[in-house]
Amino acid sequence: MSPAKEGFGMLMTKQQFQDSIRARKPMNVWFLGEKIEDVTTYPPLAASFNAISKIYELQHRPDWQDLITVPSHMLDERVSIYNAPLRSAEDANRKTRAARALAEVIGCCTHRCTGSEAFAGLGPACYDMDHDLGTNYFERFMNFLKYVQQNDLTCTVTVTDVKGLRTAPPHAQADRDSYVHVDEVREDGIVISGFKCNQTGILFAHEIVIVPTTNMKPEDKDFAVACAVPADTPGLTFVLGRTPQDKRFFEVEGDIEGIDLGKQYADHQALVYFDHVFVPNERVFLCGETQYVGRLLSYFTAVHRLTAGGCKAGGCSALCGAASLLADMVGVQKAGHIRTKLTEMAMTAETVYGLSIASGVEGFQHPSGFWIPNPLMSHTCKYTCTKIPFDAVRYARDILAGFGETAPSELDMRNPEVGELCQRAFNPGNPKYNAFDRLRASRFIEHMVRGSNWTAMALHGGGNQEASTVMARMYTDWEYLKGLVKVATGIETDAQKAEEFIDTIGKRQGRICTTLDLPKVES
Ligand SMILES: Cc1cc2nc3c(=O)[nH]c(=O)nc-3n(C[C@H](O)[C@H](O)[C@H](O)COP(=O)(O)OP(=O)(O)OC[C@H]3O[C@@H](n4cnc5c(N)ncnc54)[C@H](O)[C@@H]3O)c2cc1C
Repeated sequence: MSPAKEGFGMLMTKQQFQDSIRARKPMNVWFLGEKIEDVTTYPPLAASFNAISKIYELQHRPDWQDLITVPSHMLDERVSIYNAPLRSAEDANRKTRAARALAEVIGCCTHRCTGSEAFAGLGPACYDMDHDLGTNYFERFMNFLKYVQQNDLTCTVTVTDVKGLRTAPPHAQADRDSYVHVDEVREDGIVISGFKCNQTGILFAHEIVIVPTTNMKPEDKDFAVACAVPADTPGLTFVLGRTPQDKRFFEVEGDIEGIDLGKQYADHQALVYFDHVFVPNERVFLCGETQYVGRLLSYFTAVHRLTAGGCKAGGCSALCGAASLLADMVGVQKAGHIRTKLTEMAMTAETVYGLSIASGVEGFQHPSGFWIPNPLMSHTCKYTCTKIPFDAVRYARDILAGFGETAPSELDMRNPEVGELCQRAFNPGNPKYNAFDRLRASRFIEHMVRGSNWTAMALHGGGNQEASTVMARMYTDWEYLKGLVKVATGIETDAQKAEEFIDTIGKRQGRICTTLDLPKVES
């Protein structure tokens, strides 16, 4: 991977990014029973390629530069925020604002975010292992990160294993490939195999960063592995996941302006199989240290679930905008219940945005220099993202109305025989807009709520409701909560203890999170 970057510092332009993707080795990618020869020209992937290309384009615009690029703390250059560790509350807040702003432009995953969250988990976890075990993972990891920054690469995090029977741990699965695992440890590296699923943006990534999906016991040693492999490494098979509207891309033959697609940007998810893939030692960041997997996941999810609030806020803003536009078109914008619904949609965006910002502000600095968001707040943020955007979706569909949900296709609207009929029927009656405007806004909502994986992302991406709840339960200081009431009601009979407790409340500054220190390592 050596994109020509002369004249652009470390940051690739859109063209350089696209060239770098075209320059990858041939990959084994499948969809609808056929092998995809070129992912960059394949119609169902066009909107996804466009989305990530847009991010590379925006990083060169002066008005975006301070939002999505930062000075590297390792190199004397600006780098993408997605390749720079969070080192302060300000960095964390920038990530939230960038996630929201980019979601307002593209209305889908940025494709670059998850890699940065893998880095957010790996940096401190590698540091902890070196500190406790005398390994040299942190230096390896930082060298890899430097390489990523120097080449302005896109990395995706590959967390979710297919998992098989949920009640059985990795080592007890009938199919060992249900979790990615180490087949062989060699002097110069390791060999890994197994499945990962739901991988967003992976087909346009330069690097795949693999981390375990769940906490592990010593018997799961072979499954405790974190490492990075180039996406075009031999031995990888990808199968693109379906979306309800994927066949529409063939109708418009890759014309991503096609009205029936709803918008020009989308993301994709794929299943990936690693078949005895060799990973050299310098790219291995955890191998067998099962007791550090939980800690790695704690650091990772604290940042990943902060981002969810930023990008869901952006999506909700866009959805609210589309519903508002449609209300204007058909003349119901002043109806009391419509205004209430639209306002609630706007407040939904602010709620998840606010939680995301707050978890960055109330974070803490890890000794490695990485900034860890307040975990209780960031899990609360993701939990909220699994719920309230669905009210926004319901309101948008309410305002979209039945004819919006069942609108004719663009092809029928333009057909010489029935086009005029369809256009008359779909005309909103407002002289400022025509039937095609209404179709565009309607398809936008359709794309967000049932054409793409946007709602699936809100529900599952970054962990489902229960995953966030489990972590939030872990980080809630239950003894502290009970102590408040013991002191307030006199159940605590020792007056001195009660006064001391009141002083601890002042020190906590309103937090109920158990920890400003590090998650405990299981012995
Ligand atoms: C659109 C989309 C994009 C995504 N992008 C990515 C990505 O880029 N990278 C990535 O790595 N992953 C990605 N994911 C995966 C996502 O992180 C997972 O879907 C999520 O973590 C939940 O895992 P799961 O889907 O396997 O569900 P499961 O963990 O199997 O959960 C299914 C249900 O069973 C329950 N359950 C599971 N196990 C138990 C148990 N032992 N006891 C009781 N209840 C249980 C859960 O609470 C849940 O209700 C994406 C997912 C989606 C839908």
